[in-house]
Amino acid sequence: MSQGQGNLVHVVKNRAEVVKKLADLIAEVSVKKISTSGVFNIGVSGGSLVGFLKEGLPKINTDFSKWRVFFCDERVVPEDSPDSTYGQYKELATTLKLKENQFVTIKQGISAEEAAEDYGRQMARHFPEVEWPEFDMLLLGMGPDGHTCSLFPGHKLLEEKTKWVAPITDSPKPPPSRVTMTFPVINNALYCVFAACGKEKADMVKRILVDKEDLPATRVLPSGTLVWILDEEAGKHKL
Ligand SMILES: O=C(O)[C@H](O)[C@@H](O)[C@H](O)[C@H](O)COP(=O)(O)O
Repeated sequence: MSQGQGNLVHVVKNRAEVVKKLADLIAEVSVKKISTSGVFNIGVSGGSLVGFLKEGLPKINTDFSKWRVFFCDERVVPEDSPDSTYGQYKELATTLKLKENQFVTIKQGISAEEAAEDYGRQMARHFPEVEWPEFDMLLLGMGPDGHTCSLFPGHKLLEEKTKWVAPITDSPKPPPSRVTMTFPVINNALYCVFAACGKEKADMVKRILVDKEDLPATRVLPSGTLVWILDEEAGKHKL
């Protein structure tokens, strides 16, 4: 495990250990935060992270009833669509006994632009009178092109400096219409945590963590703590 300026990179043996390391970190941070403030504000992503959490979260001890779950990004599709990230979390919500009102979800049946504005207003109701919301933890994925959330390489959204949540309608990763947290929000979090497995991620992980290439995931440098949890295949380039 190497430590940057408060950045932690854990390379563990395999996927099962990634799941456990991620779950243990979430347990530690959530228990501490709930003990001090009575609520744990977490942002989740889609993709392989959903599977990691489905395996890991049912095994941890934390008061899930005190969790408030936001989406780092969400696809602008009906909740019952297989493309809906919230839809992918519903099964886990049942397992963890998370109530529907513990999720802050995007409004249905409106455009990406309207959904982004509405989501920003919803967020502001949970984080009143602040310039930027301070999430306790954001769980992020890293795409094969180095994207994270729905912030893609070369996209103008990478430069968004005022909106909390922005729309995208030309996502190179289908579906095209999404809403996404912006970097000022992401980088204001107390913890940003990436979890990635598999050899297909190794080169991109190297470009981000070793070469420090200017890619969306490289721009995740929270004022809090940045944690990468990788299996040996994804972290094989001597991090
Ligand atoms: O909804 C989404 O598409 C995700 O939020 C996206 O940002 C994901 O985290 C990455 O694409 C990594 O996905 P994998 O972990 O499945 O490669």
